[in-house]
Amino acid sequence: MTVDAQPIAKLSDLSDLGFAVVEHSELPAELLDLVDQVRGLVHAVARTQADTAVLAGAARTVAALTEQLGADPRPLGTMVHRTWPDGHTEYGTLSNIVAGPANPLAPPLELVRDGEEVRAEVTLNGLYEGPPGLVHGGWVAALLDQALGSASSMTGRPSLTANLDVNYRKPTPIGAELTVAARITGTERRKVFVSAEIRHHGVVTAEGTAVMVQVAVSRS
Ligand SMILES: CCCCC/C=C\C/C=C\C/C=C\C/C=C\CCCC(=O)SCCNC(=O)CCNC(=O)[C@H](O)C(C)(C)COP(=O)(O)OP(=O)(O)OC[C@H]1O[C@@H](n2cnc3c(N)ncnc32)[C@H](O)[C@@H]1OP(=O)(O)O
Repeated sequence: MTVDAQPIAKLSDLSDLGFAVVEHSELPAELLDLVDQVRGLVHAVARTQADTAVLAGAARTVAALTEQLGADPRPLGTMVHRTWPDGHTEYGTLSNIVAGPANPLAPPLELVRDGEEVRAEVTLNGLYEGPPGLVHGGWVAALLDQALGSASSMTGRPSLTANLDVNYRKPTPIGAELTVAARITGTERRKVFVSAEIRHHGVVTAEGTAVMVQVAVSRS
């Protein structure tokens, strides 16, 4: 492992760079509850066998809610800034598809630092199904990518995935607790090398490595 001087500045205040930023602690509990309820709704829709009258009524109700909730949207690219109990802070995208706290399509994934690693426990419901009873391979890669990106952000500098390599070792089950963990394995100039795996009952179902490249942040 080599560690060279980094030309990319550490992330400071993204609002100074023109990003819309919301504090995680200021997200209303009602929003987080709504996100969770909509997650349940989407799962129910994907599996419903209700009769046509119920389906038609539900569609009208949802259309009315969509109009109400869509009236004053936050700008695309809104960031959420979070301060963890150990004092470290991080930015993420509020509607990130894999871990955004305001995105009902994201599984309830909270990657927390644990020493030199980031780690999360997550159970994916049937919305993430690929083969019967198994997590879709694209979502396995997405979970790994998110964890790898989160590990890379421990440098304090923003980075993007340049290369992602995934090995699917065992089927990853739906409806079962999974552990996702990632860490930095090396840095070289702007490159951050990271590795991650998903475990079920301690058995690795998938593992990934990535080259993340640190980038200068600007809002254009
Ligand atoms: C730009 C806006 C950024 C905004 C970020 C703002 C805030 C961030 C805050 C919070 C985010 C926190 C967490 C996010 C968590 C998870 C997100 C999941 C991750 C993603 O979802 S992310 C989206 C998918 N991702 C992309 O959308 C990237 C598209 N792509 C590019 O934007 C460029 O391609 C880039 C930037 C990657 C490189 O471009 P570049 O011009 O900056 O760098 P350049 O080419 O000079 O390479 C420099 C060194 O990297 C080596 N290198 C380059 N490419 C390589 C490859 N493929 N494999 C191996 N090594 C590679 C070279 O060989 C050289 O190495 P060497 O130093 O040895 O010469």
